[in-house]
Amino acid sequence: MKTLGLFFALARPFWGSRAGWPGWALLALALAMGAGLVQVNVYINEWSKTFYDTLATFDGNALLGLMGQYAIAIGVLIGAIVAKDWFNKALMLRWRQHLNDHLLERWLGERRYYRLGLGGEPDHPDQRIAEDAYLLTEKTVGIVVSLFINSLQIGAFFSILWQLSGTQTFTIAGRELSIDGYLVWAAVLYTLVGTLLTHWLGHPLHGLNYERQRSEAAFRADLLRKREHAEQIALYAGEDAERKSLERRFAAIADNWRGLMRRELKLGIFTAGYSRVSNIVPVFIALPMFLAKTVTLGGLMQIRSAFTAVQGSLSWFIFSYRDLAEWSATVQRLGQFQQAMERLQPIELHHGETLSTCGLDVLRPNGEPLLCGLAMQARPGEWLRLAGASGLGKTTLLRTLMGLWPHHRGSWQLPGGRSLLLPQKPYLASGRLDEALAYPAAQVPDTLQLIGALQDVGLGHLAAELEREAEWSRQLSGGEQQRLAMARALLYQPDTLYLDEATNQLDEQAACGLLMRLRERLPSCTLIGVSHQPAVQRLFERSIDLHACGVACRPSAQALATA
Ligand SMILES: Nc1ncnc2c1ncn2[C@@H]1O[C@H](COP(=O)(O)OP(=O)(O)OP(=O)(O)O)[C@@H](O)[C@H]1O
Repeated sequence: MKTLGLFFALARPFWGSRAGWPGWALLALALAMGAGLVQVNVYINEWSKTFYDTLATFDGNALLGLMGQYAIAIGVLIGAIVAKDWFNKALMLRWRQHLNDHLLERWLGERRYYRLGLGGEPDHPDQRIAEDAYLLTEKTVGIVVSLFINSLQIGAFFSILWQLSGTQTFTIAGRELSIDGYLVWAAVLYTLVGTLLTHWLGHPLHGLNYERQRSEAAFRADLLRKREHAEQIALYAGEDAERKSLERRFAAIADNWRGLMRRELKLGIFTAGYSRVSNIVPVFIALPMFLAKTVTLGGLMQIRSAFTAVQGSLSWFIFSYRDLAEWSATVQRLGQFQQAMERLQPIELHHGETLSTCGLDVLRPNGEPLLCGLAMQARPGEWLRLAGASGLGKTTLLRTLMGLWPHHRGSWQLPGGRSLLLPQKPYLASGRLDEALAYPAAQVPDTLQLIGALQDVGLGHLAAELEREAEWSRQLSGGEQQRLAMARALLYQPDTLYLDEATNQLDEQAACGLLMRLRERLPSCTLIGVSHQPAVQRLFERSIDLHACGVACRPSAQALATA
């Protein structure tokens, strides 16, 4: 029930909106093809009776005609199967596109991609968006369409089998017993026993599949991290440690795989045996009727194919068990992801004329205070430095002001207009240099502006490379990357700029040169900065020493200090 609730919450945005209309149309077409398939199967069932009865009469011409009819029926069957698969895939694509947009919008909105990571839950959003969304759409469409076809098939062949059964009389312990439609009851009973056994053997597959998706994602993410930090790892010559961590991750995959193999072996032995035995069981069940000469050989063959159709459709659950287990694990992973995103409260940032805080406390995730009772104000256009020892909480304070850090008390107000924060390690996506320069703006300014900004920050030699695609975070030195980040600020022209040790990879002279250029180009920009470089510190008009706020959180330390 919980899985179904999660599933509906995931499906509603597409199926319950206008965007879902073409999806409904494609689903209707896929189901119509499925209905056509059942129709052809019913036709072939009737055909088989005529064919085997004609076989018994040795009428070659009639047999030839029947073979022609069979060829046409098979042609229609192939057409229906191919069209059904096509509509299924087109539907999957539409739904996946919508689900992808929906998940990305949620994940990127309200900075959830960052805030979710702070809580440590849920794991591997990348895998949930990429693979689980794909599996959800593929499995759901496959399961719904096959369930529909099998239900229709049960309806169609039930009545055929019921008619073929007639009323059978059995003598049990000297008493006569008449049963209507006994072949139908036999099919139901046979399948019920099979279904219960399948569930008993296969139910641990749900947990194993959930774990498989998790461990595969962890392994992939670990590999990706190695690639991202290849240079640092190579400089440390950390291959042994890396191999160990990858081996550990892979061992989890192998363990899980062995569990899946064992479980699927048990299930496989049963389902393979069940499907083989199912071919002959109807003949055994209908044998008394054949021996009593109440059905012909053609009738026996028709019973066999109708029984197989009913039992096969009733066994849908047995043969779809693996898919259902994978589907429910996928629904759970995506559902949890969606719920975790919904649980995050929207960020409410208050804007005013100036940046100011009022009795602001910044806490660690465990609730322990880092900075207490911070009251500060920055005048428009002012250069204000946040001073304090390493580890005091300067970066965390900036995160709090930006609305990224949920652990705080008190209030603050941000200045209106555009703002930009340059961290000590700039983010450089791989791609074209001009796009990296324009970031976070999605629109790239004209080339002259880009070249001007590059020259301003001392990267004029890169002007010819603006259109080149590269992994810039590997090709540029730490200092060059910080220069590039400054060029971004010049292009973005923020009203408020936050610098979190944004020049610490440069020598002091170069750092001061860059900041002077910034003041020249953005004279009215308010600058809130953190820097441990004395020469850079002197460029700020005013400093706020956060040390006192740190001490205020530790009354005993304060008491000691005053003693
Ligand atoms: N995501 C996090 N989870 C738990 N603790 C954190 C997290 N981020 C920061 N901290 C802790 O908060 C404290 C303050 O860190 P912060 O980075 O804000 O210090 P800082 O003053 O900017 O230091 P530095 O000058 O060295 O950059 C540190 O003890 C750090 O371990």
